[in-house]
Amino acid sequence: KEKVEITKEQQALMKIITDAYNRHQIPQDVAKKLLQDQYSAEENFLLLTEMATSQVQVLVEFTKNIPGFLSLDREDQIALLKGSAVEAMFLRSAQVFSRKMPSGHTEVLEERIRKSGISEEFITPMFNFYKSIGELHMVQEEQALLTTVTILTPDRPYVKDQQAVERLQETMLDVLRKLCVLQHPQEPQYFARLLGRLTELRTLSHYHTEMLASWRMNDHKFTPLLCEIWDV
Ligand SMILES: CCOC(=O)[C@H]1CN(C(=O)c2ccc(F)c(F)c2)CC(C)(C)c2c1[nH]c1ccccc21
Repeated sequence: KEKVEITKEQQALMKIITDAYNRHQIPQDVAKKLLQDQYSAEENFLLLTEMATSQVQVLVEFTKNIPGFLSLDREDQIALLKGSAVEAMFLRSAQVFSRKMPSGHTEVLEERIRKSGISEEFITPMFNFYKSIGELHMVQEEQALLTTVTILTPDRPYVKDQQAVERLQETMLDVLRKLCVLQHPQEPQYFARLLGRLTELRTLSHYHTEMLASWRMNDHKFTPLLCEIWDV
């Protein structure tokens, strides 16, 4: 049985990414606001767009801390951000949603999200994804690295130097693989399960594009940053 060992450099890399990931949390107050009072669907939607807008800002700040990201071609940096924003939002949503909340809060939150004008056909796959992420009981290092791996996906639209992105992503995948083996020794397939979630994430982001179309129809307003990043 080969001895899996995280090297000093990989340890340092993981610390930089995890610290950045924890530093750049979206303000919990938006989720709290959603929990506090009973709002109309419009007010829920507004809160969610506020949450999404701040998450994009957080994502940009977090990405700057990924070692090697800022040495990529500038336009490729934008293409990676734009291409991963929705997936990163759902990953973060899943983490917020599956966080231990006082009993009954998760149900209230789920209810509020259901009452924000999202059609039922998207709600089910979305909550299934949240549950499947929750079941993984990821440690924060795994959450940070999984988001990093998602951002560093080489085959996003308009990425010119895919090899450069691939090299970076492979570096992160190697650390994540070792971490999974060390964190979940009794589950040799854990790393594979984690990567399987990234496939589910892509499906969700396709649903999201359709969701946006239905919101546009009921003339829902988005912030300029969301219009930019969500192509609405
Ligand atoms: C981390 C940033 O995430 C978001 O901003 C998501 C939040 N989403 C959640 O399910 C969710 C998870 C946990 C919570 F605590 C919570 F409050 C919401 C998903 C979605 C409903 C699809 C959405 C978001 N923003 C929007 C803006 C407009 C329309 C729809 C959304």
